[in-house]
Amino acid sequence: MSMDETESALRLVEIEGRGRALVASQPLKAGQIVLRDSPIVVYSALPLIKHQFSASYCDNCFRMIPLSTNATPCTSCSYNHLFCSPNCFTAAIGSSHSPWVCQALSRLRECPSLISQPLELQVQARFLIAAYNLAFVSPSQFQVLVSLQGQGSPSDAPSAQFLHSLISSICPPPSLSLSMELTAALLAKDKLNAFGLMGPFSIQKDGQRSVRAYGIYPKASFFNHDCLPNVCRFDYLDSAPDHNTDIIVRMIHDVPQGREICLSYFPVNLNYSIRQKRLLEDYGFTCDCDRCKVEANWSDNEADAIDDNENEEELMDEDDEEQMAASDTEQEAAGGDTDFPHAYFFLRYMCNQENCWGTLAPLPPSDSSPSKLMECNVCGNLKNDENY
Ligand SMILES: C[S@@+](CC[C@H](N)C(=O)[O-])C[C@H]1O[C@@H](n2cnc3c(N)ncnc32)[C@H](O)[C@@H]1O
Repeated sequence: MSMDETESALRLVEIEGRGRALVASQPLKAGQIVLRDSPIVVYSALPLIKHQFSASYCDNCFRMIPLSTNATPCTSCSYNHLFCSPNCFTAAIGSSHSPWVCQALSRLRECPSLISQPLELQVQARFLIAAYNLAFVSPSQFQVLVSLQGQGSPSDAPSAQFLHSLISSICPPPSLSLSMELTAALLAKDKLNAFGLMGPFSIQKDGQRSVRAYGIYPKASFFNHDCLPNVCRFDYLDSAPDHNTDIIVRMIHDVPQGREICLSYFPVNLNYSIRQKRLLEDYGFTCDCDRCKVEANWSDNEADAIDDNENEEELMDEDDEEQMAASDTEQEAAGGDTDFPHAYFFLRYMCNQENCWGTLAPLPPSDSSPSKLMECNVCGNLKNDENY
């Protein structure tokens, strides 16, 4: 298997017990961009009916639309989906906001049995509309979506059944024969592979960043999880001049050729039992990474002392030789505790901004010299790497 040429840093392989995985096809450097990926589908994370005072986002690219800006409303729906520019509206009509999407969302909004449901189910309905739409606006990308990991499971069957009956009866997609199995499989693929695209970080809101939209990325979907990852991903929803829904994956530290490249599926500060529970319930596997092997032997008190916070976000990977294998002095600075070999990782790569829990990766190296500036993938702060 191979990724295309632009992603020559990574190679797609099959690893027993882990499925498809991405490994370094050459030695990789801290800060190096190893993947830029564009979504095959992006959909809103908001309730179907907007709260009166909620901020406005473009219904195509999800940039914030400032109050002072003249947004472009959709001309064919009574709900007035908004777009940040006439160009974005034109692009959306041929893709994410096709006439069928426009009509289907309007019908779902008029459906009390859905509108009264929790946000999660309403967002799943939005995903299904976006996914079925993909089947006729881009059949090849729909096939890519179908090829991603995820099969329906009995615990998710009731919501799949509810949404399947609703959509089949009030807004059946044109030219696609719907089946309950397809609906359940699509929902499972969304659960395992969707990345949250976040609004800006705010200390005032206890560091919570609200998810503005979800995206499914065909290549980034091959990253497996590690509780101390070696890459983290960045998105620049409001600030990127174009392709603003792309994600960028950068190395946290150097790794040798052949090493598996892993993201963390949530913030690194979560404790062992919470991580294990989430990985089993949401992703269907038992994590036996090096960090979990160490923490499995801790008492509850030790685990709580390391992290008492359950915020959601994103982590990073470790590896014994490099980052853990910092100098003795660095290890001592991190506590010098052999029961806590990943202390160095937290000290160097976890953001120290209050309530942030983001992960730091250096900016891309220039002229092959490493950058001294570390960027947080949650709050966006830049800080000098004190190891220089
Ligand atoms: C986003 S996909 C990653 C790519 C996936 N391995 C594949 O074959 O397409 C997430 C799924 O990968 C598998 N996975 C991810 N990290 C893993 C790990 N550390 N150990 C075992 N399986 C893992 C789980 O099945 C999980 O639900």
